[in-house]
Amino acid sequence: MAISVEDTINIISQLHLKQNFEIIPIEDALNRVCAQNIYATSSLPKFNNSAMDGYAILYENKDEELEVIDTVFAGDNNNTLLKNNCCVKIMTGARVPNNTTAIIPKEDTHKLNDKKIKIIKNVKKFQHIRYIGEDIKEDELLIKIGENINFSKITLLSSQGISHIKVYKKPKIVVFSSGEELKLHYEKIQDHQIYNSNTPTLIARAKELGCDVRFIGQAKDSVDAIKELIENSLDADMIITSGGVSVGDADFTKEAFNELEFETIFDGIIIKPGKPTVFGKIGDTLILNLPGNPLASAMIFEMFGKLIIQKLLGSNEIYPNYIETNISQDFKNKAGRITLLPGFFDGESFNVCQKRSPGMVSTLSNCNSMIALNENVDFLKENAKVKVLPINWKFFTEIKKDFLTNE
Ligand SMILES: Nc1nc2c(c(=O)[nH]1)N[C@H]1C(S)=C(S)[C@@H](COP(=O)(O)OP(=O)(O)OC[C@H]3O[C@@H](n4cnc5c(N)ncnc54)[C@H](O)[C@@H]3O)O[C@H]1N2
Ligand code: MOO
Repeated sequence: MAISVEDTINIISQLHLKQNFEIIPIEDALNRVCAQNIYATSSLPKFNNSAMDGYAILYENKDEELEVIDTVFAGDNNNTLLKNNCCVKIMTGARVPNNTTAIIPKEDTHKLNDKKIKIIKNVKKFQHIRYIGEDIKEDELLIKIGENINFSKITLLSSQGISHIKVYKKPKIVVFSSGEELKLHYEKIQDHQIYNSNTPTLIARAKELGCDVRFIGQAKDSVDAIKELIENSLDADMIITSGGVSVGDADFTKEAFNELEFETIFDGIIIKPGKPTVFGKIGDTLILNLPGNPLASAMIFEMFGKLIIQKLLGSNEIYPNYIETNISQDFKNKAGRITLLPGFFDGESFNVCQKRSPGMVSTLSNCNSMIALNENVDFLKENAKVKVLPINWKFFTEIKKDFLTNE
């Protein structure tokens, strides 16, 4: 029996999955999920240092003529201390003499002779000193188990001299479709046949999301042919199929799975499109049977398949997040089931895509997000509030926009 969207999300979020790990160099860790808590090995800055090229002084000497007694460069291991009415010439990043109470930028001084300077601007106590630990404190938690390693985590790791980390293994995913009418894009087709666009789509998306994806061809519409593909894939963490889940005479996918001790987790989701989605497992391999209709399969994958993958990746971010905005036009909806609507969020409002029948293939290439309307919504007035679920974000546009915040 079909279950609610709420139950679907709860079931997925509560899946207990075996999580294997490996230790890899940080250069290879981009887009992987961290499998250990990582703590700072040392404070940053490691020592008080100068934020400017200039002079280290004692604040109380700011109005005096100062004698330059030493020069310190970044990387010098210098222990000079400041004396009364003296200063030390210092470069950005260099360790400041221990008793320094202000740094004076070079341009705020006047050179009296080779050995003497005078400060010509106001000075604030402790200005331009970068203090030990103000960025990172030794032993501070830097990266938590379940966090994604992106470029900014690479910053943290490399700044700490951490060369290797423990990450979860990439989930192994197998994708195939069934349907006698389908041929793969590199095959010749006849007039009564169509190209299988779901398999390459799902392979691409699962790869984008950080999975190790295997292509094993395509099943003919016979129980035995589908069984062969399934049996060949039971070492994977998840098998994703599309098509053959409905009630048609040639829908053998369900039958094939059932002959292989398929345990149903749910059979149908009360949602539009994509109701005939089946989820289950054979042993430890999860099985997601998506509907054949291309848009339905892609949207269900975006809504729920992605959550399953977040779980398989070991991520601690497993719930959909949204951006609130307004709908750009009045919108009429057939109430009854939660409805997924693909569209385009242009940064100011959400525009529902007009071409969006479940069987279409072109829709998502013109979309960057979707909204989910509750089952009782039959009308949304222009400017009504909506919650946008991003599909794929690099948030750029073809039109140059003014992105500056004023006031
Ligand atoms: N009598 C009923 N008929 C249908 C129902 C229903 O409830 N009662 N549900 C409809 C809905 S909704 C959907 S969704 C589809 C689901 O059908 P299947 O998952 O069994 O998919 P197929 O019948 O195999 O194919 C549907 C459609 O999609 C095309 N397709 C399939 N696989 C691919 C692929 N890999 N790449 C591109 N296109 C694909 C296929 O040619 C069909 O046009 O059932 C409805 N019918
Ligand atoms: O629900 Mo079907 O999944 O509309 O195309």
